[in-house]
Amino acid sequence: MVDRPNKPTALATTPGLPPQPQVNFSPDNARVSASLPTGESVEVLLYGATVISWKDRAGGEKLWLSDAAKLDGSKAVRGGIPLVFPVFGTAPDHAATSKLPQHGFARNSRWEFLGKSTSESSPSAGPSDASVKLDFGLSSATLDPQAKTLWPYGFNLIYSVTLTQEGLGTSIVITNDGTEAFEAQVLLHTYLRIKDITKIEVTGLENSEYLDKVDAAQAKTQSGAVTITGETDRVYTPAAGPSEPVVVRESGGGEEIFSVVRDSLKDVVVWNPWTDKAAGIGDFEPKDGYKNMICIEAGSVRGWQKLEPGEAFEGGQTISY
Ligand SMILES: O=P(O)(O)OC[C@H]1O[C@@H](O)[C@H](O)[C@@H](O)[C@@H]1O
Repeated sequence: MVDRPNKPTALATTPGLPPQPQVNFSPDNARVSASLPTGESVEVLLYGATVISWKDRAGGEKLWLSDAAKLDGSKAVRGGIPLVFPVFGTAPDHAATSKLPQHGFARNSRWEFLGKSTSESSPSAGPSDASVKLDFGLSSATLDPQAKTLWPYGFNLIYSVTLTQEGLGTSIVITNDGTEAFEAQVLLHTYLRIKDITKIEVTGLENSEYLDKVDAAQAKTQSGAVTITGETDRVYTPAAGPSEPVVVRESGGGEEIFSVVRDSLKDVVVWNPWTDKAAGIGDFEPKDGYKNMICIEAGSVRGWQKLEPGEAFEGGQTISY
């Protein structure tokens, strides 16, 4: 049954228990938000199941969202965490996905809220162990008919967004519940908010092979930390493997700002549009906003994940700070 609370969940005030996580729907049912008793919060738009806000306990926003982002379901959201499925970019040579728009249909589809699960504060541990998980679903049964004609496979997606005091987890289970095999790519297109792009570096990608999309998709090898000094659009397959964190940190091996640990997602896209590209993206505002964001996108986008009928693939990321 779809759990759609319009008011804070009841346990928030149960006598004898410390305050509990809360889950709320916006009055128009377009978004769901959750918060922990310690103050951390997350907000997800049902359109695209796009995480549009993630705040720490002091109310500090961790994600970059364009001032011109459309949040009314007319366009994929510019910022937050749009979900890319079943194709990364466009794939003119891959017949099954060649008709789909850039980055597929998941970020342009209205998802269903499937429910929440909370790990509640205990009287002994206080609020420190509280967490909340929100689940969203999209399937061939609920997909818009037009998208269905472009990609006519039987599928089921369950996307989970988990808020803890340590960070944010987003994970997806892709199931082939049709009668024909399909091939898909998936990517968590995360726009991380930073103070100054010229004062950060990304570690964890040393010695990794990458495709440089701003240099004719040439294959290159990363030497040292990644610094951003111009338009950057790279698809890394980290040599260290998914469980080794990719870290955004202060330049020169300084303090960690974000750490991204992946689960079964072998690739990482690093994207920053810099000046000219940002100027040409209509919904990218302010135009110098590229200084305050870096996309670290965990995914499986080089090659294809093939799923036979009945098979499932699960992948995700945990971002901590
Ligand atoms: O403008 P979009 O469709 O949201 O894509 C933004 C960027 O997304 C990145 O994942 C791609 O590597 C870039 O090539 C692309 O420009």
